[in-house]
Amino acid sequence: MALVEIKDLRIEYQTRSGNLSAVAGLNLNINEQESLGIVGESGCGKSTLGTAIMKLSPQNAKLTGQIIFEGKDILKLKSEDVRKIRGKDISMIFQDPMTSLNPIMRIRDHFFELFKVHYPKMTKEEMIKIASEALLSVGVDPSRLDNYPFEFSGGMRQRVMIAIAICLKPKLLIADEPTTSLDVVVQEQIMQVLKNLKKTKNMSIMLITHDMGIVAELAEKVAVMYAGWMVEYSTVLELYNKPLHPYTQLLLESIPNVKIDDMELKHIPGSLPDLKNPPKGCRFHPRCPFAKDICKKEEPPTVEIENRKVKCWLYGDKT
Ligand SMILES: Nc1ncnc2c1ncn2[C@@H]1O[C@H](COP(=O)(O)OP(=O)(O)OP(=O)(O)O)[C@@H](O)[C@H]1O
Repeated sequence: MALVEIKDLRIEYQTRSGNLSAVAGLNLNINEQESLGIVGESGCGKSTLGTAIMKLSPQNAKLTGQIIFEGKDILKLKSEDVRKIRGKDISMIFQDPMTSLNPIMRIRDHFFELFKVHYPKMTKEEMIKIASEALLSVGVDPSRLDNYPFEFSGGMRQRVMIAIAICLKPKLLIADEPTTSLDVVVQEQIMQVLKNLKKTKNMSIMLITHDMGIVAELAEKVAVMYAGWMVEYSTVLELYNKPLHPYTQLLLESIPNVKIDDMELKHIPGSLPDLKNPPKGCRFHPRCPFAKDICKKEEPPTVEIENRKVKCWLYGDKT
């Protein structure tokens, strides 16, 4: 069953030099207890989507469409109603935990602040119990509740962030590039933490990343974004076995091969279009090896093929 239903979501950033179309007509469901990877190059709109679900979009963002969570349209909720959901039913972790942790607050106070918002009557003992359990579940000793963020390494800080995000048992955890700022060994440890949580807690995870390898490790479903569009949606297995969209095919080719003689990262030729003035027709056509005439003129339809979705004229009717 769908936990979140995103319907025709459009997000434009108003800037001095014009409006930037960061998300352009997105339709997507996040199912209960399912992990969904959102992948695509930097600038394709992944974080814009994540912050919109949290209703944390910047002031210059103009949003239309619907983000329905448990029957309510988040975009229409008053801020006091959003506060009741944020941090409790929907939580988010970010690439750099230092930006989300207050450097002059002990770790326990980060937890306590959250508890006071959602459970004003909770006793101190209960608060410590829940915070300790959350820390333990991500492999941090509860004795560290008294420490300040700077007393932790990057990987440990990310664990603490995850503990704060999951301590009130959210139904949806949005993880925005949770391992990008960490070195490879610590990245793998954080992936293990997330995998563990996925097994033990009944929550959905929306994993935002530019790394297809990370998606393969954690997610069951994947949505590929390009220039504000969702160009492909499928199970991870099917996507890896048979990518449909030319952009996905190129993204998969960009994963470094484990064979020693083929370690070089392949680059997708060209760059993301200017989202203030996106190309006419298909937004990917200037980089697409299969672009035909129609691709330069008309927006491709989103075609459903056996529970998968692909937004490409190769699968549409017109030739
Ligand atoms: N507050 C803002 N004002 C104007 N433009 C913005 C703002 N925030 C993001 N953008 C632009 O919106 C587009 C989508 O950005 P977004 O951060 O969502 O992409 P992303 O796929 O998450 O990239 P990254 O992986 O680099 O975070 C980019 O062109 C970005 O420059």
